Amino acid sequence: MAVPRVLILRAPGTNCDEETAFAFEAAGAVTERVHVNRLIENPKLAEDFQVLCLPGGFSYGDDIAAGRILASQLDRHLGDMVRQFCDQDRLVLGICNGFQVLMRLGVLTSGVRETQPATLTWNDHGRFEDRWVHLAVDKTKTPCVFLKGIDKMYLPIAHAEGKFVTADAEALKAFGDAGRLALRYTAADAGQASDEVLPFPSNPNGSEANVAGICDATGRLFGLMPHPERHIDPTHHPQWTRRAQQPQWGEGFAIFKNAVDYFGE
Ligand SMILES: NC(=O)CC[C@H](N)C(=O)O
Repeated sequence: MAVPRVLILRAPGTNCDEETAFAFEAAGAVTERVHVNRLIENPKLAEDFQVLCLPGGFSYGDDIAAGRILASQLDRHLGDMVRQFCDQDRLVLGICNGFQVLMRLGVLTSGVRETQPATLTWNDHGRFEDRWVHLAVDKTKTPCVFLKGIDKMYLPIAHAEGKFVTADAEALKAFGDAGRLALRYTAADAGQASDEVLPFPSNPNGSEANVAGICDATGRLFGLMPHPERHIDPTHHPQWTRRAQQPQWGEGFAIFKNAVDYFGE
């Protein structure tokens, strides 16, 4: 099986790059954490990689809006590199702040309309929310490579600007019809994605259609607000000491394994 090489992009304020590298390596990938300035000096560095991952954190201190400055850096200096990952048969994953960057870049929302159809904005309650949430995959129709075979997950969130909003109902429907609203917040153990907005705390930020993560039309580009790299070991689970038996992996692991397996198919 081909072993994919994962470029984990760092910027000032990134704080989840080591955990994300650990998760990909546990799943069988080779990783390198590369600072955005190194790539700007030499964009050819990216040619060796099959997966681009933007990890979580507070890139550039969330100034202007979370992910805005790193997205501008990528757009202004590394547009060709981003396009290569998006257009070729490679994968792109954005986790939390990385998801925010991908949304600002517009790569996850392309194909819906000319003007920006969706964004991530401040949580409804206006505060940083740091806790575990229940999630369900919109299984019937999503093309998302990263969510293959996953029904539901229990993962931590830690964000202030995670509310998914669309320009209008038509845009929301276009994403939904294509299965691009791939990952949703649910009530405890509901196990099923629902479009009807759930109240807090099931939906932690007020996202339309309870959206926690979306993918592009091909399913190769995916962004999510929860942190799968923070649930790799079963002992990451808040109740692990009360379980009679431990599973082999935490519930976020399958996302990284799916990315690695994609290159073995
Ligand atoms: N954990 C993260 O990546 C946080 C993202 C961003 N800094 C926010 O608060 O919304």
